[in-house]
Amino acid sequence: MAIDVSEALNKIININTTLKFEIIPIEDAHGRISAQDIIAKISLPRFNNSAMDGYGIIYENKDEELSIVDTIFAGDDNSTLLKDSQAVKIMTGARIPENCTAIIPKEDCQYLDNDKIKVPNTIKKFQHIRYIGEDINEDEPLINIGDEINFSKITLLASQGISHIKVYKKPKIVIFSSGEELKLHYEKAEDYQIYNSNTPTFMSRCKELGCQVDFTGQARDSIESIKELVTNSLDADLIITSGGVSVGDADFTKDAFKEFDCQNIFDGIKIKPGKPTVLGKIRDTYILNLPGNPLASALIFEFFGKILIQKLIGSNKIHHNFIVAKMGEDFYNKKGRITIVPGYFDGEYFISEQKRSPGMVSTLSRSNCLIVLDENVSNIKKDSTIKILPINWNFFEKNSKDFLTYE
Ligand SMILES: Nc1nc2c(c(=O)[nH]1)N[C@H]1C(S)=C(S)[C@@H](COP(=O)(O)OP(=O)(O)OC[C@H]3O[C@@H](n4cnc5c(N)ncnc54)[C@H](O)[C@@H]3O)O[C@H]1N2
Ligand code: MOO
Repeated sequence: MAIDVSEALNKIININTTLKFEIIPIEDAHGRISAQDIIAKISLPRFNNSAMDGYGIIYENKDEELSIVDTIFAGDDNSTLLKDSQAVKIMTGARIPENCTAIIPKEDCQYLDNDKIKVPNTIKKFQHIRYIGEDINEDEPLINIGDEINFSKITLLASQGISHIKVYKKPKIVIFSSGEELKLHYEKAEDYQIYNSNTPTFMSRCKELGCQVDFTGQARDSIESIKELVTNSLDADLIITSGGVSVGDADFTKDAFKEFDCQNIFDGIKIKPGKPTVLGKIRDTYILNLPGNPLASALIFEFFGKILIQKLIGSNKIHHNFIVAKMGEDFYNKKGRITIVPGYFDGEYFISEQKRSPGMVSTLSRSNCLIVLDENVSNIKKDSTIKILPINWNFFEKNSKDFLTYE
């Protein structure tokens, strides 16, 4: 019995996961999920320092002629204290004297014949001083369990002198397809056969999403063949298969799963396309059986499979987010079932993809997002507010756009 979309999402969100971890150098941690909370051990800046190459003074001396008593470089362990009418020459990043209350950039100073300097009387107290802890305070949380490590998190770790981080191990995903008609893309396909495009699709997508991926082969249309591939894959966290899930005479995946005492999580979702999707669990391995139709399986993967992967990688972000956008056309949808519509968002408007039959392979190559329409929605007027779910964003455009001017 097919279940509601929200129920299917809830079941995925509530699956049990046993996450394993490993400790790796931070340079290799990009894209991994942190298995530890990290608290700042040192404040940043670590000491009050100069933001400019110039001169450090006591602010109240700003109207006097100042003699230069020392030069302080970044990295110096200097303990000079300023006296009245004195300045220190100081470099960007150098620790300032304890009683220094303003830095004057060197280009703003006037150099006098007597080797003294005058500073502009417009200076402000505390100018160009970077104070201890203004960036990060000691004991401030920096990274939480479940956060994805990206370049900016690596900045945090490195700035704290942290060399290694505990991350969750990549989940192991095994992918296979079933169908006698399928040929692998590097094999010769007769004109009555088709290339297996689903397997490479999900292999690359799962790798992109942070999984370790194996391909175990193609099942023939028999229970035995599917059983063999499943048996060989039961050390995986998740098996993703496509095809053979419907009611045709050559659809055997569900029968094969039954022979393993597969625990049924759901069997069918009230969604279009991709209704026959199955999620189960055999021993400790989840098994997601997507429909064979390439677009249907890819859309279901984007909407449900990705959330499952978020769980398996240990992410603390397990819900879809969206961007509010405008509909770029008058849109008609047949009511009755929640519908996933792929399309292109240009930064302002969403235009649905015209060619979107479940069996197509070309659709997502032109799309960068989805909208998900409620079963009661039939007409969406141009310029209406909609919510788009990004597919995989590196948000660039072919044509140059003006990002500076606001209306
Ligand atoms: N009588 C009914 N027929 C169908 C129903 C139904 O409710 N009653 N549902 C339809 C829907 S909806 C879908 S979706 C498909 C799902 O079928 P299967 O998951 O069993 O998939 P197959 O029959 O094996 O294949 C469907 C289609 O996809 C092509 N395919 C399969 N695997 C791949 C692959 N790895 N790469 C590329 N293309 C693949 C396959 O050749 C078929 O054309 O069932 C409908 N039928
Ligand atoms: O659900 Mo099927 O995926 O409509 O083609």
